Amino acid sequence: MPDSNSAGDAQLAAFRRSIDNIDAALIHILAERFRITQAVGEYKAANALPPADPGREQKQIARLRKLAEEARLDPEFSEKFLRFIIDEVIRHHERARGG
Ligand SMILES: O=C(O)C(=O)C[C@]1(C(=O)O)C=C[C@@H](O)C=C1
Repeated sequence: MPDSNSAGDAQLAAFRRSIDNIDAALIHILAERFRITQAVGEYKAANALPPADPGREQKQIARLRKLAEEARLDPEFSEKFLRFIIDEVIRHHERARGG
């Protein structure tokens, strides 16, 4: 029977160490993605390209949904997560072009 005292629960502490590592990796990956999209935003602003590209987004979402299914991750959640990130990127792109 596992120790129900959370302060002394070694199993829960081990799970949480793994969660902490995964969360740190997510932050680093997101930071890297936003570094790249910042460069994309500057490129689009300099070349009078529109901030959003709905065709590209559709392809990304379809690809991600398929990957999610293969990884047994909820595709609806995956789409919402990507949508949330892309919407933020579009806001950054609009700011980069002075909008
Ligand atoms: O690929 C682009 O054109 C981007 O600006 C990047 C990105 C994304 O974050 O993935 C953001 C906005 C576009 O609508 C499509 C994709």
